[in-house]
Formats: sequence, structure tokens, C-alpha cells
Amino acid sequence: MAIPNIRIPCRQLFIDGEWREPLKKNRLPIINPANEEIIGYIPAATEEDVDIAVKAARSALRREDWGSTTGAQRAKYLRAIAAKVLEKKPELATLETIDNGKPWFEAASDIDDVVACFEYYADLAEALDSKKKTEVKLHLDSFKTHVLREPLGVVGLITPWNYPLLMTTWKVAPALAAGCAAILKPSELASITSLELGEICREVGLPPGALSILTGLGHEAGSPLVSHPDVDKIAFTGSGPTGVKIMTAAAQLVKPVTLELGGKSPIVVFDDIHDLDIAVEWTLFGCFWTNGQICSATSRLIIQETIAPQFLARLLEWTKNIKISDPLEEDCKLGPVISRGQYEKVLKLISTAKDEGATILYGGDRPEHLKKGYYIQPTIITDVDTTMEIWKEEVFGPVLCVKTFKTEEEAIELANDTKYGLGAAILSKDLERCERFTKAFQSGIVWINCSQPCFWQPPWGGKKRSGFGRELGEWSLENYLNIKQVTQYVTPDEPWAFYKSPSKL
Ligand SMILES: NC(=O)C1=CN([C@@H]2O[C@H](COP(=O)(O)OP(=O)(O)OC[C@H]3O[C@@H](n4cnc5c(N)ncnc54)[C@H](O)[C@@H]3O)[C@@H](O)[C@H]2O)C=CC1
Ligand code: BAL
Ligand code: NA
Repeated sequence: MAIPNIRIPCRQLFIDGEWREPLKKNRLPIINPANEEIIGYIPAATEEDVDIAVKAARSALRREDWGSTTGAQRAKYLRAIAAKVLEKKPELATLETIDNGKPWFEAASDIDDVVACFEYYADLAEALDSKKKTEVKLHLDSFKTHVLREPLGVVGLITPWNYPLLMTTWKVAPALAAGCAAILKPSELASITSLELGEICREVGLPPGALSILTGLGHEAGSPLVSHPDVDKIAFTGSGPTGVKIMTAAAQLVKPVTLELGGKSPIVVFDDIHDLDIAVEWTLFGCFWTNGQICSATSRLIIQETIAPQFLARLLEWTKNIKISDPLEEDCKLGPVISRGQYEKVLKLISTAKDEGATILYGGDRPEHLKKGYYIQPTIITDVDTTMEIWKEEVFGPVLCVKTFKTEEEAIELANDTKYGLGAAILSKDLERCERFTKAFQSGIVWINCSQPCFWQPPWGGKKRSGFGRELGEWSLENYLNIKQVTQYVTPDEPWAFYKSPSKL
């Protein structure tokens, strides 16, 4: 597919089905991380805009055209959105690349996942119609009970920049499928494609207020959404510290949250792997894909001592072969990280590792041939010990740290030696061993003989400080539903006879 040249659309906030200027008229620059240039501006919402969007969402829930829809009717909107996204795939992939820095072909594959995800939740919305009322058997005949699965209400969706439109979709598609009215606050570092989703919703005639999109800063636009008394739930993906702030603010209103936070996931490699090159490639992909900015990146390689020398030698050869370039170049495999702040943060973590006594086996700096842009070489760090920051803290950049092990017990101890618990991978021919590790890993996701493949049907989420709640699959739909018990007294002409009846009137 040809990579199109493109103009950055100039958008406003998407509220109540139309484009509206933010009340304070503020805008934020859009920066292309490949050349550090300002390529446009996004509107910056504040508390006042949040309030208008919440009122529009409430009104959508009260109106017939959204609040009384069946799942099958909502499925039509979701399929229409999917079709439009597919039609605009080349433009959307290009916008994603120049906003986020990920290689164009990765962005294009994200857009395919966006389409699939909207279609998948269209199917689940349809299926919800037959499941929205279910009987519950009781032990008494004088009562009967059923359970309703209703839209939860107005939901706030706060998303990160690493998979901008895809992370938006992971939340928007199930929220709309469930019949909620959603307010999306994308990351200020990569908002373009989420705003384009607003245009798509307008084109397909999604009822006003069903989805509003408020771009802006976390503390100006995200925080008021979390604290708004008329928002029923917050679904968040992003950093741990922001997750803590969101949970703390939501707790004041006893507002439910789902949190998908960071990780420091292990990839455990045994000496009985099927093939050295295949294992090396999964190790690279597990950490360097998406320019290393993946919450589930398997960024701690735990390698059996017996094969460590040849594995690392081969890992180095493969790493040197990774093409680092402008992400719009056709066979680019590693682009820049998202921002100046992220670039500095990653380089600082590398230099601290060096100061703490680790060895930078490869990379660790800006590639020589790229003078501008937030580029960092794929970096492999050895001689790491478990007290080092590089072992403990999420980097969110193309940095892999390595430790060796002798026994299974040692490997599992190292794998679980983290405050996080998102993903974990094991590469070994011995499937019984893989089974033992699957049980022992303290994580929400396990990969066997691979790392990172992510599909929309299974659940996604973590434990420990990687957060809680599950996205994707049918689990995500549950996040946006209220389970209502309805109990009926089926013999209303018979007295309950709990109190002593006074004499008859
Ligand atoms: N788990 C993941 O998928 C991600 C993890 N990260 C990690 O987080 C670090 C910082 O990246 P940031 O972009 O600053 O992440 P962040 O967690 O601050 O931002 C994520 C989203 O939360 C919003 N936000 C920020 N403060 C908020 C608040 N007080 N109330 C409500 N919403 C708020 C942001 O505007 C953005 O939409 C990265 O270096 C990386 O380590 C970043 C992005 C994704
Ligand atoms: N495919 C991984 C999604 C994430 O990093 O959040
Ligand atoms: Na950007």
C-alpha cells in the first residue's frame, strides 16, 4: 500500500455531535517526533468543556435515539465506524505515524486492529440483546428474580499515546456496544487520530453525545472528568503515578475505575528452545516493537546460563540489523520515541544503569545517522543486578536488560521479582515446563514461545501494580454494564406477615 502525503486536519473539540471551540480557546502544539517540528495544533479542553460534554452525554442517554437503542441498532453504528476507518486506513496510518513516530506499517496494522475491534464489539452488542435479561432461580416460589444488564451510564475514557487510535478503540467500542455515553480524553502527545474518529462518528451519524472527544492536558481535561460527579466510571490506560491520582480522585466519589498501567515483564528463555534465531527474534519483538513503548514489553530477558553466550551473540547480530529511520520509510523497524521528555527519560535510565555498574552491550545513545528526532538505538544492557533501577523501573523505550539463571526456581524468582504484573513470556520446547511457568507467573497475560501478539477476543490486563480490570473480549463489555437485580413478589394478594397487623379499618 502506498504511503500517502497528508495535511494535518485542524479540528476543534468533538462535543454533542459537532465541532466546538474550547471555551478558553486554548490550543496545544502537535509535534512530529521524527523531526521535532510543530505540525499543527489540537484544542485544549478545560473543566468548562468537560461539563458541557457530560451534560451532552446525559442527554444522549435520556434521548430515544441513543438511550433506547437495542444492541442490534448500536451494532450498525459500530460497523459503520469500522467501514469508515477501513476506508481511511492509509491517511489514518500516516497521521498516526507522524504524530506518534511508530513505523508506518505498524500504524497500518494498528488501524486493521481498530477495524476488527469495532466489528467484534458490533457482534457483542447484537448478542447482548438476548442476554440483557436473565432469570435467576430462587429457592422460594413466592418470589421471582431476573437480572438486567444495562448501560452503566456516562463513562470517561482516558488513553495513552503508544497506540493512540487502538487504545481509544479498546475503550470506545465496548462502551458504545454496551450503550453508554462516552467522553474520551486522548493523550495530548498523540491525539490526531482520536479526533479523526470524531469526524467519522459525525459522518456515520452517531447520535449526538454518544461519544464526545476532549483533547487537552491531563490535569486540565482528564482530571475534571475523573472528579465530575455525573461521570459514572473511568477507564484509564497510562502511567502508574497517574493511575494512582485517578484512583484517589475517583475514590472520593466511590467511582469505579479500571486501570491498565505499566509493566516490567519478563521473557524467560531456556536452553531447549526450538531454534536460536526464532527465539532471538521473539526476544527483539517483545521489547523493541512499537519503538519499545509497550506496556507489556518483555523488557527483562532472563536467559539460561548454558546458552547465554551464543544467544547474546546472535541477539547482537539481529539488533544491529534493525533499520532505524524516519518511520515513514518503507522498511523502518524502529522510529523515534514519542517526545523530548520520553527521550530524556530513557537516556537517563540508561546512564543510571551505567553508573550503577551495568554494561551497555549495545546501543545506549542516539543513532549517529539521525541528527534530529527523538531516536534512541535499540539498547541491550547486561551485568544487571536486581537492585538496579533498570531492572525495577519501566523504561517505555527500546531498552532490554538481561540476567542469567541456572535453575527453574531461580528463573521464576527473577521473573516475579517486580512490582508489576502485566505480561510474562517463556520460550522452551518443554510444554510441561511452560505449564508450570504459566501457573507461577504473577501476571495477567502469559505468552508461550512468543511475546506480544495481542488479539481482541481474549482478556487484557494485569495484576499487582500493573492495575486491575480486564479490557478486550467479552470482559470489556462487562466494564460498561450495570448488573441490576429485579425481584418480584409473585403472590401480592398474600400478606407478608412480618409485623403484627393492627385491627382492620
Ligand atoms: N501503560 C501504558 O500503556 C503507558 C505507560 N506510560 C508510561 O507513563 C510515562 C509517562 O507518560 P505520560 O504520557 O505522561 O502518561 P500519563 O499516565 O501521564 O498519561 C496518560 C493519560 O492520562 C492523562 N492524565 C495525566 N494526568 C492526569 C490526571 N491527573 N487526571 C486524569 N488524566 C490524566 C494524560 O493526559 C493522558 O491522556 C511514560 O514514560 C511511560 O513510562 C505511558 C503511556 C502508556
Ligand atoms: N498491544 C499492547 C497494548 C499496550 O501497550 O497497551
Ligand atoms: Na506527537
